[in-house]
Amino acid sequence: MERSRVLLEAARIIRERSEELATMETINNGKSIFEARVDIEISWQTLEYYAGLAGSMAGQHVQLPGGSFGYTRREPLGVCVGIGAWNYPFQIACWKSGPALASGNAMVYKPSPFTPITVVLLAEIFREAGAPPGLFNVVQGGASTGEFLSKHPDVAKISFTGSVPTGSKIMEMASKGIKPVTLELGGKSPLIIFSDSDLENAVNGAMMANFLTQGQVCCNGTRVFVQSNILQKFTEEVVKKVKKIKIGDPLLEDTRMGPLINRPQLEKVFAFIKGAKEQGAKVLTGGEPYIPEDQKLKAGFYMTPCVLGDCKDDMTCVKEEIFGPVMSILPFDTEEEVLERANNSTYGLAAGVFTRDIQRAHRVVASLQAGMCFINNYNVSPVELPFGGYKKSGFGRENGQVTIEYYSQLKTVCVEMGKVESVF
Ligand SMILES: NC(=O)c1ccc[n+]([C@@H]2O[C@H](COP(=O)([O-])OP(=O)(O)OC[C@H]3O[C@@H](n4cnc5c(N)ncnc54)[C@H](O)[C@@H]3O)[C@@H](O)[C@H]2O)c1
Repeated sequence: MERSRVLLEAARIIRERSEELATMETINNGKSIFEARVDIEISWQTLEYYAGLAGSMAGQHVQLPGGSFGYTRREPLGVCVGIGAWNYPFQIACWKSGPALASGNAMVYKPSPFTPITVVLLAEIFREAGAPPGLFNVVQGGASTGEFLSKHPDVAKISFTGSVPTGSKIMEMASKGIKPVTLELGGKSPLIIFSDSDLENAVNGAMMANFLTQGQVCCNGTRVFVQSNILQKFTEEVVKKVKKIKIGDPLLEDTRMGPLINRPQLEKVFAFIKGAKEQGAKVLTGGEPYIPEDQKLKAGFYMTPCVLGDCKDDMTCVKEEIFGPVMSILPFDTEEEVLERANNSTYGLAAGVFTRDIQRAHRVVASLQAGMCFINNYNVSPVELPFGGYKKSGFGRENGQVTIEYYSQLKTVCVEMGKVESVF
């Protein structure tokens, strides 16, 4: 209950300061203030949710023959390290610290060096909320700091959000100390639109699946499979909507797309689009540098959101994670065919299906190789639901009750009520 009170108070402070925190997150990352507000809301909800679970953690009591019994205790792991990506800086820190602190651990958190600011505010908020000094700590730095933390003998667990290559290195380092890891890695998720779906809803779903945070979202549904008989209509509607996305100063109320995180990321995205064209894809809209009229934004890393048509499964833009505002549209004919193609990826973070046929919806998600599946929506992540990947998208989960298991260990106590029956 004591942990719960601290988390609830931290959630209250975040709620009270949400406008200031959202503004800082926009400055930190470049996402629109509109989206940053949602991130902050999800963040305090996460702390409230785990505050609720903190007081209910308990073990089991098991009766054994002869009056003997056993019981289990759920114990903290110790010092947990959180290493975050730059796309959801404050929210990722809350997704990790909420369950870590609720379970009785301390946390050392390293944000991405591209977004160092807001997690420091979170640390201040935890202190103000009554967390003892040293319970939640922020260490700034890049790869070498992350390696130092991952190898440190006093660290009991590492929870990492980032790319597959870094995740693999962290797992290797953790293996030396036999430390558990949670890996929330990249994705190239499929979104399947059947011709019986509500078209407007499906178009909106595809927009939500591709263009939040300038397309820099791990679970984005960037391989949009559309049943052939609605391909033309769907594509026209999507392109119309994408052209209307308001790009510009992320601090303005009506902006829906700010700049990408940095120059190398922008160039990486352009290189993917160039490669896509060379491999035969057609740019249906966007994919160009965008220079806002506002003089002070001229050097910003802006681009117009892009839709690629005439895509084939073996194109690089369809196989690899772009991590920018680029949607690839792929036609399909049958359910069987699309399932095989959707699962033909080394990733397995998320997947979505739009259909009005309820049997088909559940049949399809049952066969999709992805940790987070959406039916008739995309990219909603309520804290009550576990989130995490299959295959190279990682393992372990964030959010939901199950995450407590990833931040604690189980002790079994066996109690003898009779005499020791020695065999010697
Ligand atoms: N599954 C998820 O929940 C989720 C969420 C957001 C982002 N992502 C993924 O993250 C990637 C983009 O983020 P990024 O560019 O920040 O990823 P990244 O792997 O480059 O960096 C992530 C973090 O790891 C640190 N780091 C880098 N090298 C390290 C090393 N050798 N040892 C320890 N730490 C190291 C970085 O400083 C940063 O804090 C994308 O692939 C995206 O899909 C996944």
